Amino acid sequence: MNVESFLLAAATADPAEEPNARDHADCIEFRMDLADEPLDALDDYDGELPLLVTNRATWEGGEAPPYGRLDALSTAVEHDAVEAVDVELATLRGRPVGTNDATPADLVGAARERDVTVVASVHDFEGTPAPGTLDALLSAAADAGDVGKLATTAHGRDDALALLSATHRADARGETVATMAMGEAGKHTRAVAPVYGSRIGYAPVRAEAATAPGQYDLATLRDLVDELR
Ligand SMILES: O=C1C[C@@](O)(C(=O)O)C[C@@H](O)[C@@H]1O
Repeated sequence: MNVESFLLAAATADPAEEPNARDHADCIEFRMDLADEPLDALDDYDGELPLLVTNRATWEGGEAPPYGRLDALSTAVEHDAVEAVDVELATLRGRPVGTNDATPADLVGAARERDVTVVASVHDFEGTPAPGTLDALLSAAADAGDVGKLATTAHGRDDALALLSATHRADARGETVATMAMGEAGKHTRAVAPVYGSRIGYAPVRAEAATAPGQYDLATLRDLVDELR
């Protein structure tokens, strides 16, 4: 997946919804952890947009069962439509996975073999850490993957500004990052962060099925980002 310029990912638990996203999105984020039979849904996928697959762990805000989480992602990256895979930075750093599961190295190896982009992600559902921590997290994530993604929670303008400033610094260091502040106070960062270098934005295919707090609907985020960049 080409992350040289901004990509808008339409998030969904059902990739068959792709036709509803096609006019606005650049790719589909398939939240495998929110689907009943994610690998079957992948086999059936015949949409036009490429897929970014995510199988989010419960300890990072997702619903994936603890066993076989990385195995499922390793199988997913074999699909032709899959051009990017999201893996938590904590997983890449060695947080234990289930017994008999694929290792993070297996998964990254499978992704590399297929030229699938690795998005190393960090989510903070509590708040927005201090600037030094934001810098360290972004650098570590950008180093661990092809794109380092950081989603924090903003409780006020200062948090939103801190996230945008950290995005700007990471971009100035030459790091490829994707950032957003979750929550109402961070909502505008989803539109503004691309101005400061964020390469991926997320909005749900169906507005009522948001995958994170404070997301815009897809058409609105597309318009805002295109208007501001
Ligand atoms: O990590 C992200 C970013 C996100 O949490 C957001 O804040 O838009 C939405 C998730 O679907 C995605 O996996």
